[in-house]
Amino acid sequence: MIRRISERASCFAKNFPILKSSRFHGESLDSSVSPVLIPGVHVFHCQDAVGIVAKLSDCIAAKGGNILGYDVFVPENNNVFYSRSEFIFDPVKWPRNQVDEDFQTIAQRYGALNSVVRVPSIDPKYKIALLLSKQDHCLVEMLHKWQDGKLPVDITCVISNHGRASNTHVMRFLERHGIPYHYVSTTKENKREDDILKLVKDTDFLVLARYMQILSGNFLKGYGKDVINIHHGLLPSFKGGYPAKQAFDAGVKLIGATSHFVTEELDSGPIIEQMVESVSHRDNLRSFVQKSEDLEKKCLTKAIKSYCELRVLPYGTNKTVVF
Ligand SMILES: Nc1nc2c(c(=O)[nH]1)N[C@@H](CN(C=O)c1ccc(C(=O)N[C@@H](CCC(=O)O)C(=O)O)cc1)CN2
Repeated sequence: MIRRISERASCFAKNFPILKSSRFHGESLDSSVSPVLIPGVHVFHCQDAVGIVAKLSDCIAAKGGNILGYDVFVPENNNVFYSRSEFIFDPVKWPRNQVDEDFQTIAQRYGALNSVVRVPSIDPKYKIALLLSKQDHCLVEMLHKWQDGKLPVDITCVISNHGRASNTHVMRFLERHGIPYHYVSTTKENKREDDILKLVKDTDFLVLARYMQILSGNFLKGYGKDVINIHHGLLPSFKGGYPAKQAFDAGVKLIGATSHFVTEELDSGPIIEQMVESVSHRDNLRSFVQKSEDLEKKCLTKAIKSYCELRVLPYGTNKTVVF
């Protein structure tokens, strides 16, 4: 589905400051008039070799594209190459499917482990489902950022193992925006994972916004796509439940929140984003919890935005590259 290029691209430019200065003309796609230049992103991961950057940048330049930003990471003592480029191009000169084909040719030449292109003004937004339990401060933050256009996703549904009264702010917001809320009650014996899998089968990734049920390996395998969690603690410290209390009891001077990919082992997946704040002897458990909650909702939305902007790449067995 191609929505108005000017509308979608200006939204994209808002989320990509580097593109604000791009020469963007909001007229029609007719190239006899001034060409419409739209933003694209490409990420690449392969074994390191000489000349990769030249090949990738030439691929863009050869079709009249203009690179506005380019990040490269080649770790020491590890023969791998990561890059992320932001560019603008004329989709009349360089049709969307040809962009994929041209980068795929280079990916095949280098045996790339990852090569993904995203053109937000053309490609469908990522479809996500949000899972939460009782607390909804993370959900509320995500809904507000989404409403402000700062989270380029389509929220297909919200799933919770807790019911919510229909006259609450969250429920009225969801109803106003046509986002279904599914109350899927769970017990220790029955986590209702098959029901959840049915509800999320058409999503691109899942977000656990304070979902207090541990997902089984079968669920993660059955879903087969990324699941992103927010932990209101500074992992790897204080895994599991009540991390703010764990931190308070430990007398820490820094508290934090961690957004990470969900793996079968609890709170042990590759970390995407962390945020911290100082605490002192003047703090009590209530202020620890409040500060943690403020951090976690910001940490989660930043992690989701980075993920949607193709800034997050798997690195090694349990790390990430975040451009
Ligand atoms: N497979 C995974 N599932 C989940 C992860 C994960 O990393 N891997 N993260 C959690 C979220 N979480 C911390 O961020 C967390 C969730 C649940 C618990 C916990 O002890 N749950 C109890 C039940 C608590 C309740 O019902 O209120 C339990 O399952 O026995 C600790 C940490 C989401 N899932």
